[in-house]
Amino acid sequence: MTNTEQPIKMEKLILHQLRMALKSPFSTSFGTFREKDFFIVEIDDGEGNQGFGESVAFSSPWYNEETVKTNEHIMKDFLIPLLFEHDIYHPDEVIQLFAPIRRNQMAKAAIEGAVWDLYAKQKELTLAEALGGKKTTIDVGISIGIQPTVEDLLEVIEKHAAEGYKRIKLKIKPGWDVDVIRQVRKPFPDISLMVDANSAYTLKDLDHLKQLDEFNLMMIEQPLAHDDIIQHAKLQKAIQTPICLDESIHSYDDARNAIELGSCKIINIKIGRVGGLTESKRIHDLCRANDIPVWCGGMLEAGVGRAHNIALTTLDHFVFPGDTAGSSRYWEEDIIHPEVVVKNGEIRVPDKPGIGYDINRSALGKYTVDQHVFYF
Ligand SMILES: O=C(O)CCC(=O)C1=CC=C[C@@H](O)[C@@H]1C(=O)O
Ligand SMILES: [Mg+2]
Repeated sequence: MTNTEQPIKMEKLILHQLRMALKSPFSTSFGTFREKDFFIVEIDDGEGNQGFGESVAFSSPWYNEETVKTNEHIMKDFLIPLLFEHDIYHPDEVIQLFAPIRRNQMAKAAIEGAVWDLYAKQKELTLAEALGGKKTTIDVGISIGIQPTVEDLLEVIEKHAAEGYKRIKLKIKPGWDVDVIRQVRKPFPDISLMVDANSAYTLKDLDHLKQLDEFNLMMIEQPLAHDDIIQHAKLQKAIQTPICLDESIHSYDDARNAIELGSCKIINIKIGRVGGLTESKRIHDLCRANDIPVWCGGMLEAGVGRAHNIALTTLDHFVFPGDTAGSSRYWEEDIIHPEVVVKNGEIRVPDKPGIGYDINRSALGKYTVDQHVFYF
């Protein structure tokens, strides 16, 4: 940093708490969600620029230990005061500033994302350019939840394959796995197919999971415990299908350890899970150096989080389609304009500064259930 550089100007931070109804219910081991509560972080520099970030924490701690309420506490009582007390010259400094606060990656990522967006806008760069991404379009896939019947599942796959999504991701769990995938492969022998187990299995299921090797799957995502890399290394040695880690990878160090142990052959990078864009980029670079392909996972984001995912996916080693489907798959009306649109399985990367999408202020207002304003 040259001493003539000025710190990133920040005047006001607004925590917008939103509740948006999901177009289709999202079923997980914790139950079925029909709406999403989350925070949008807005940082205004007082000179006409606003940067936006989105927290991806759910309202219950089923995916990881964070929730909307823990996010509110950690952002208000620790992270925002830290940000106010220090000059930041580049967004890469934010994760270092937040290091004394243990974990709480999604809370950190929401604020760091707003700083990255504001910085890019102040520099008149797209967020993709600010991150070093070069792609002008990105390939995307779609994640399909567990359906009531196999017939329903086949219909949903047919619909989305016809829309041109470059990869289909199916959820599996004991009792809904090998037989279901066998029935899917009959009418769809050649589609790019992967499964996400969300930690539903243990090593005792090794022989059962080996049966998935017959289906030419791109990967099995997170078959074992959400915080494990040792058992995954044993499983990866025993099966052909590449294991992709999601929940197990909370940081660059987790990724380095998983690679060294051979716990996976692919990593799903989620900005919120790893603490922000800077850490996501570090993990991307580590995986590229070790020939471990990466892709960008989804957390049912609204448009701000979706825009951040698009910008990150422009980095060259994001070689597999991610879970960044279009806005209309999730929301009646998104909080950005234009909405994210997928055409033939591709998204055109916006060329406006920052996240590249405008905030739809009337939609933001419509979904806002609470708001907190902080002045630097
Ligand atoms: O955002 C999307 O469309 C993908 C959502 C999705 O597949 C997931 C979100 C959160 C937890 C999981 O259920 C799953 C995942 O692990 O990737
Ligand atoms: Mg996953």
